[in-house]
Amino acid sequence: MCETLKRTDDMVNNYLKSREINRLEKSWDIRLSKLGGRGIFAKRDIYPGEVILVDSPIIIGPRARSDSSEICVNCYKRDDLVKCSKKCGLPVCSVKCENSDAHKKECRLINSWKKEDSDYSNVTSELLRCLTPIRSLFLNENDKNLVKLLKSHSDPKHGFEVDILKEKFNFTLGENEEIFLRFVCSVLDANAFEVVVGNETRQSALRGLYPLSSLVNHNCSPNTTHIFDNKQRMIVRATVFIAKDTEIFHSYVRIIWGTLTRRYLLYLTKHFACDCERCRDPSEFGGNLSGLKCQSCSSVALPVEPLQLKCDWKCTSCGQIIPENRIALIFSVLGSRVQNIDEANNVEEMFKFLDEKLAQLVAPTNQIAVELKYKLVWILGYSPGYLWKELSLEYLERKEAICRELLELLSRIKVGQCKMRGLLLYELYLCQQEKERRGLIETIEINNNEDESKSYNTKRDMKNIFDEAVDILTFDVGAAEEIKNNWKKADVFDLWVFGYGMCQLIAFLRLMVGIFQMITFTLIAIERLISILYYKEEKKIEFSFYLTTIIITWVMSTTIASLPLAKIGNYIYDTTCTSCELDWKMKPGSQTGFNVSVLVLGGFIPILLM
Ligand SMILES: C[S@@+](CC[C@H](N)C(=O)[O-])C[C@H]1O[C@@H](n2cnc3c(N)ncnc32)[C@H](O)[C@@H]1O
Repeated sequence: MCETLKRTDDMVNNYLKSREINRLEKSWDIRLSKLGGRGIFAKRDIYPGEVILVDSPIIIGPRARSDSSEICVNCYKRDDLVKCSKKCGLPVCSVKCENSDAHKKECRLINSWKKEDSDYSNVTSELLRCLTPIRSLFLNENDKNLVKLLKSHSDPKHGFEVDILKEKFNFTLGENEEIFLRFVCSVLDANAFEVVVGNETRQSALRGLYPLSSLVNHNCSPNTTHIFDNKQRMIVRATVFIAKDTEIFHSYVRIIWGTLTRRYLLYLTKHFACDCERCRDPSEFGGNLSGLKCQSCSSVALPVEPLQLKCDWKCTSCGQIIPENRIALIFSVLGSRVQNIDEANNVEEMFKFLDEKLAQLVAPTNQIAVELKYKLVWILGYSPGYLWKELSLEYLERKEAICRELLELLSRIKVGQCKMRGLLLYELYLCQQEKERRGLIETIEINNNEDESKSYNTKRDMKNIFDEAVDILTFDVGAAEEIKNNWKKADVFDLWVFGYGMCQLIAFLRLMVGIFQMITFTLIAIERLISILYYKEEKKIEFSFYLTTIIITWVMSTTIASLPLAKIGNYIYDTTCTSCELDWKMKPGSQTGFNVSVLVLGGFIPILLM
């Protein structure tokens, strides 16, 4: 490992230790990425759903967007806000929050910057935009050094928060303070995450800098998803199988955006041109998020050169070309229509636009249609006039159909068990539950070979849908109460206390002894059988027979139980964290193969022979 990587690794590890979040087995490494700079890589095979890392914010606070709603600067609630009585201009929700140590510090600092005893109560929202970088001034030296190691953008537009502080508030900042603040702003722009706090019904969004997660590069089909727990910790989990030495990726943009939008925003905000496999594929693995409807043959037209900002679209069936200038016109007209409909929040209008205008012009999975459908998922069942019990059967069925359609799209774009999948599965489950309440649920068994969306349509599958949603959304602070009540663990650090190595050893011994016993019983049964069948003949079983069978028993049980240690198969903690055993979830093919072989060789065959 080169010197800089080693330094980053040491500092990140010390940081995790200082926040007491280094208790997970370390399944990742910091290495040089071929995308440029550092990246995080899998140190071993990682299975879908596994928690890869937990990170804690080194700086957290309000977002920099001018349209963000006001929040209490201490507990981040949005209700009962008043201005701090010390006239710093920041909102708090109670005397307790005003008197908290964290707020007192920043209140004092802001008041020390003022030129005269001015009151900033009427410019609170501007001040809130600048608060997160201001908080970096309270970091200790180690934390400041860690922030200095993170990626920063050199573009002068980063650091507008400092300009606001100087120009709007006339604050007097020290020279070093200003340089550091500007640097922190550019680090935040390059690395910060939107953090969700609050519960299912009342959430706020913050801006948090997570040092370890800041080293994770972007891919438009990411292999991880992240959620935030009630301590604002970020929990990063694998969404798909990640083979050893593979780079670990987040998506910095919404996964349901089309290539043009994703690449444009990545370029604008993160200053790189993504050329991942999904970006290079005009159909985005068959997701057709950029697809337009060909006006000649009604098939799908896709971009000819998806990595170009401007290019023609071509019909995949008849080859008809839609020129680039027409594409720009279609998107700008549709975009502004969607915005108007969005603001009106009118369900009838939304469906009309989807069924009439969009159906004529774009593919059903075009980004514009998909965003509108996703929005409808959160209106139907939740907005006044459309609450679950008030929903017409037509709207209930449409919501269900949309959930299935979007789930199918997520599978196509290879994003595995991402958070959006968890949310959609739960909404699908709620649709089924409402239909069941109305006595409408179908109980027929549906052939599993039929397409994925249909296989959800049985009563039996409701439980599977719910269980998968619970699995994906475990630890998410914003998850519905019903989901929270079904988490198997209360906290991500409810771990097998004896560590990863001990887990492997215990699971190895359990499997070895299990197989050993089954084979031994089989041999004893065979030996008894021979003795009974040939009791009249003075035929003796040779000593070598016993010796050979004992050796075979040891070798076979030890070999089979060793395979997961060599990563053919896998041993993991069980869900209650009281024991370790084979991973029976059987997700990747190799795991299924291994588990089935164990059952056959160590179970069925010995029992049959007995
Ligand atoms: C959050 S940082 C990721 C870690 C960064 N590589 C480092 O060394 O600190 C984001 C920056 O990494 C680079 N990056 C991330 N994903 C990339 C990708 N897919 N292609 C090219 N550059 C990427 C860009 O410079 C981006 O602004």
